[in-house]
Amino acid sequence: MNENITPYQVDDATKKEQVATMFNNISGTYDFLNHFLSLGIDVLWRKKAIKELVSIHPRIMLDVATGTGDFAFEAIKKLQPEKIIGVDISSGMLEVAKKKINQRSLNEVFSVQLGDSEGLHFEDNTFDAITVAYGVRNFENLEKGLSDMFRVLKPNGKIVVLEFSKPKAFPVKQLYSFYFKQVTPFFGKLFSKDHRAYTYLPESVAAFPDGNEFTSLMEKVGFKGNKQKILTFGISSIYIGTK
Ligand SMILES: C[S@@+](CC[C@H](N)C(=O)[O-])C[C@H]1O[C@@H](n2cnc3c(N)ncnc32)[C@H](O)[C@@H]1O
Repeated sequence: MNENITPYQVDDATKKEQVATMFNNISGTYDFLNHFLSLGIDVLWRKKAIKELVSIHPRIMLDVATGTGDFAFEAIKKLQPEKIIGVDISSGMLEVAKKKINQRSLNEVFSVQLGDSEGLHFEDNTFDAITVAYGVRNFENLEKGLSDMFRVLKPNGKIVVLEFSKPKAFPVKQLYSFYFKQVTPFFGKLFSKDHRAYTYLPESVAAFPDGNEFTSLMEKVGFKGNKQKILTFGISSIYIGTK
């Protein structure tokens, strides 16, 4: 089960506490390792996912699990919303996001705050669009997280989730497995301050209910017209739904 896969496998802290600690530990090297380990493809995946929102011209947006803000920055560039709020449980990741917001003079448009996807501090029906990139896999309670995002989305609003998925076809499946289980943890350990973070990564992807399982969960909490779009042989997927 997804919620049983935790970064440090200790009993005295919840998955949420462990995930927040892990991202606090790796916040300084997160952006570098993201681009390095994905060979820069993560930038293209983010662009493709944000494009899904072009047709609805969202004005007020929420970026859940915003981390260092890269998904929100892409949304600002492509969609020019009036306002985008980023929430995350890791203060360390948000500190990096704040620096980037200042450097890009985007304080008027983009603000970040500590917040948990499973108990968002917003009124019902607040946002035109909600985005989450590589966040849902880390939620302690995935259904609760999806359901609270559904609550704060406006009727007819759209959610776009970008997440790793599991390639199924030979030889991508085998190559990916080797890269993700051997290469990623090696460089992760070398460059980040947390030796578990990049071992937890493949474990959490393996345990995550991707594909139809995920769209079924979206449907269960109320999202309509749910679709999966597969990226790069299924290494990542975009999930889209409306309220
Ligand atoms: C892999 S990072 C993704 C960051 C960013 N969205 C990106 O695309 O680079 C995952 C983020 O999810 C956050 N996170 C995990 N569980 C969360 C929750 N329940 N509520 C809010 N953020 C959460 C973590 O703190 C971390 O910053």
